[in-house]
Amino acid sequence: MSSAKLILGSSSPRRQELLKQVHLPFFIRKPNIDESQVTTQDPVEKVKQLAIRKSQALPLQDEKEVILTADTVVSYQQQIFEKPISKEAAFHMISTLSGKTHEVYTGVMIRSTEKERVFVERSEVTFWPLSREEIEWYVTTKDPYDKAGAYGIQSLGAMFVKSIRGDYATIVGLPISRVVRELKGFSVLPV
Ligand SMILES: Cc1cn([C@H]2C[C@H](O)[C@@H](COP(=O)(O)OP(=O)(O)OP(=O)(O)O)O2)c(=O)[nH]c1=O
Repeated sequence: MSSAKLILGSSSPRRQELLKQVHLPFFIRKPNIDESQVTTQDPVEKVKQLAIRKSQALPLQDEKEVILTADTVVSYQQQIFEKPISKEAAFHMISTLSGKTHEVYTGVMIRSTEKERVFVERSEVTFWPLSREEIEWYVTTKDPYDKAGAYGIQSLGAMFVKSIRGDYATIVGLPISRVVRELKGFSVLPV
């Protein structure tokens, strides 16, 4: 029996869904950080540093707590795409990714009073070649704006995806199978 208490340090509804999917009970605490302070252009470093900062923004309240935080970015040819700040930015991101293969990186930090783990998972996504009209229409929907790379593979953006390589959940924002395995080391188990 686990006496550990899992805290998801995230406001992402997708991360909550993925934990529910594997029957991990959790509480939510939302980190408030200034993401612009992490300026590295290396996607692995970026998601690692952001997951760490989100974790550090949430103090551990007792020795039973285990805090889980994550960050996701899209990367294509030395460019990092986070959440688009405008319709134009979303249009630019999807146009750049059209017909090409890009990477999605999710960094994760798990932390208790006793120990911590930080790791990064990577998946590849190939988009079909998209028409200008298709992209113009997509950016008028709500789908792109709260998601790295301006698309949701689990929502409307699914229609752009020709193939993926790696864990689907890494693209959605939390590599859940790896997370389950790592959480065992913190005595957090599915119930
Ligand atoms: C590529 C891709 C990203 N995303 C999402 C996952 C993340 O929620 C989001 C990237 O932003 P993040 O900054 O990683 O996370 P967040 O701001 O949504 O939540 P928090 O910092 O509170 O944990 O993009 C999808 O939902 N589907 C996709 O296909």
